[in-house]
Amino acid sequence: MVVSSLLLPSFSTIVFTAKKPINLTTNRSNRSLTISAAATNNSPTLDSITDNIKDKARRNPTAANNFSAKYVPFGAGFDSDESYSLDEIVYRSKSGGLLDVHHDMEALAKFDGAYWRNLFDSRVGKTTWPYGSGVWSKKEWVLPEIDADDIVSAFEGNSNLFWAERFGKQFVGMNDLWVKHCGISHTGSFKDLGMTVLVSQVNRLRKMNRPLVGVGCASTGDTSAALSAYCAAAGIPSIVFLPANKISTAQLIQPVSNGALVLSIDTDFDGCMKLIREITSELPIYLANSLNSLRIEGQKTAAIEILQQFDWQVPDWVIVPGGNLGNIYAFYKGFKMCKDLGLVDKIPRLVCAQAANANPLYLYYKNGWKEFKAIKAKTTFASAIQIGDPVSIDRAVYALKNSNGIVEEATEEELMDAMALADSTGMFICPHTGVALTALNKLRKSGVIGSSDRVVVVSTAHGLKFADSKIDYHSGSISGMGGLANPPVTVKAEFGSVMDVLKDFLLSKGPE
Ligand SMILES: Cc1ncc(COP(=O)(O)O)c(C=O)c1O
Ligand SMILES: N[C@@H](CCOP(=O)(O)O)C(=O)O
Repeated sequence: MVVSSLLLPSFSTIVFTAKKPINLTTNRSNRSLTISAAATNNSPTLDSITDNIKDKARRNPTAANNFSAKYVPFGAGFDSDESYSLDEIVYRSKSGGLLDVHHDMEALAKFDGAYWRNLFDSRVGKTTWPYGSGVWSKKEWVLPEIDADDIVSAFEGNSNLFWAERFGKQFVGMNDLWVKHCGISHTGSFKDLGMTVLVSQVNRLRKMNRPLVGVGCASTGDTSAALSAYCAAAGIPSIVFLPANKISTAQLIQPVSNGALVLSIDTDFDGCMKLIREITSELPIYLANSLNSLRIEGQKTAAIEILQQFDWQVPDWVIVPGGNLGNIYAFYKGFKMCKDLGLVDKIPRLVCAQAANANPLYLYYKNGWKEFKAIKAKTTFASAIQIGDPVSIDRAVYALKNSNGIVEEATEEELMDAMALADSTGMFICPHTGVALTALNKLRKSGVIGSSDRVVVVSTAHGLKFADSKIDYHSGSISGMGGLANPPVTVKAEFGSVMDVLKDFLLSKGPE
């Protein structure tokens, strides 16, 4: 029997009870895959082994509720004359401005803060589909109407909130410093939080026969990794536009491995962003950058999670590195929803930290929000935020103005030294987190942040993605940098030589 793989029934309905070998031949090659019937003897049927977490969710649907959400122009309320269903393919308002996902807050407010706190707390640490995910544990506040079956999730979120005891005490004179490790995640950055939402919605739209052939993004390396992984998990084609030679090797290999169409384009991120916007308005490719406000809905759950991890106590400050500027607004939105729905009674002050080589928001803030000018971003070790014309500039300004926020910047030397210092206390952070730690250091020195304030620094990507820049730093190969370099010591394979090195080392450390 020859069955085209394209004609296979859906996974959950296949029953492997065949007594003879089954020959599966794809229509793309003549190679065939033979599954031996012997291997299936005495094995459970797929009917019984597909009793998986999704099947369980199907059998136990949650009670119907009246929660809903829609797109409105950014800054307009739920009753705005202009609004769009989340099932429409739309990224901009009629006037060309940004959109925002607006939830029916009245319906959500029928339940008090204690109800939401208990509900969210009850879902942490479980594998119940889809609530085991840190994002989908807040499903009612994210995409209330999506069917659990359409969700594409890697159980993202629930990331570690690390008490940075040694860094705090030793380097910034603080006892209550925390690092939210959003980069310890499925693809190594906070982008997973937004991408699970966006790709789930695409999955739903495709099932509704909306004309979407694939999903595309411009990227400095993290959005592309998340997009390609979630699309690959769902079997949806992905296309990523990357600025040639401007992202790390680890980031480049992620979409390559996940089977995305990877375009390496001779421009910078802003150039790639312009291209993908033009392309997605011409072709049936869904836009996955944070211009698409669905992404913000997932990313905002990191803010809710921070409150949850502090047992619903509100920190004084949250510091977020900023590039395309969707994430700073996502944090604001998460905190604001918790306040508006009575889970907490205030929101933290937000700080957005930029690399001095890519600082259009910082310049805008410094000129008193008078005039925004896009810039040509210069090369920075914080390569994922090398962005000069951020699409979410209006969202960022709104978030900062409404949280009594601050913008800071970090030079290349400052951000790399901050990263090395943090690593020397047991972390392994990315350069962008070095930008945020530099902002903290500056605000501590100026006394704006007090020694007993509770501060959360958002770490946005895994340090392993940026091993190249760490190697450059520690090998002393970056001119004018490397004050904290700790290169490996080459030593002969003999007792005396090893002893000499160790004696020097122990003497340099001295008794405590
Ligand atoms: C590692 C990392 N940190 C920070 C950012 C900044 O986030 P946003 O673009 O939402 O400002 C990005 C992407 O831009 C990133 O990839
Ligand atoms: N750092 C980002 C830049 C694009 O940001 P997005 O949030 O708008 O997708 C990346 O990794 O590509």
